[in-house]
Amino acid sequence: MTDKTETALTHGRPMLELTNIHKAFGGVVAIEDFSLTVRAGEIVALVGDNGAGKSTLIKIISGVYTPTSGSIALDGAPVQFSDASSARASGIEVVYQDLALADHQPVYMNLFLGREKTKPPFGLLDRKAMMQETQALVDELDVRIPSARATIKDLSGGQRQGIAIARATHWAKKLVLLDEPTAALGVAETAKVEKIVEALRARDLAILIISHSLDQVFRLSDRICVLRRGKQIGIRETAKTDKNEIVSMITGVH
Ligand SMILES: Nc1ncnc2c1ncn2[C@@H]1O[C@H](COP(=O)(O)OP(=O)(O)OP(=O)(O)O)[C@@H](O)[C@H]1O
Repeated sequence: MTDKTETALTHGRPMLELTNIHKAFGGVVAIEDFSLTVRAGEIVALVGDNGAGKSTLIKIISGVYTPTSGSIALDGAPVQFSDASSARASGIEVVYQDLALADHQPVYMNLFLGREKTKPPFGLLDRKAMMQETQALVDELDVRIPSARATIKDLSGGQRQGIAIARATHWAKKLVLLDEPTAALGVAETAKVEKIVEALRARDLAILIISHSLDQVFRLSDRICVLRRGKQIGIRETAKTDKNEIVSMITGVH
């Protein structure tokens, strides 16, 4: 299904193109004929009630699940991921609501978790380079932390989520998927994390965000894509719709 609004965009090149994606788990159809293009510099929100298929879609894009049928293109080239690490290697990063950070490690080690920088001749950790890169990144995204050396467990929920998003941004060359990034946060922390997400726009990445908060969706997104029981109900430009329309698309009640 292609919505008219898909062609009326002024953003960058198509970064993620999903075409006729279908996913069934045995007899349960989780996603039915889903098509969406997300462009560089664009934030698209994926909304729908519990069980609508949002997480399944994120898992398909990030290589956790293989679609039953349909195709995915990334930055113009067809891709088929065998697992999450092959999606990561292609430039896709996911931030989940439950943070995947190492609590007892400093911020800079978290940023490079599993991809640490080393220096010759002995392959020792290049802590200085990692700290400098971390500092530059948190400064750029305005993630306010005491220092790149701070231990994760000493940071607030908002700061930690800021680090998780900064890490995703650092490694994602093409696409960042945000799965309820502020679900566990209070109002002030949510506002800070939203500012960080806003700052990602300037990095020419495509961003797909799942959020149950329609206020947040309206604050952040350029377009809103609605799913209901695995079906794609429609895509709207955020500036040209309102909450009432989106709620009735989500619930099917007019
Ligand atoms: N691994 C699985 N095996 C079988 N059915 C599944 C599996 N994962 C998801 N489903 C089913 O697919 C449908 C979509 O679920 P999904 O978790 O993607 O929805 P969601 O929109 O992310 O919901 P929520 O907002 O509650 O997280 C549901 O009917 C769910 O029961």
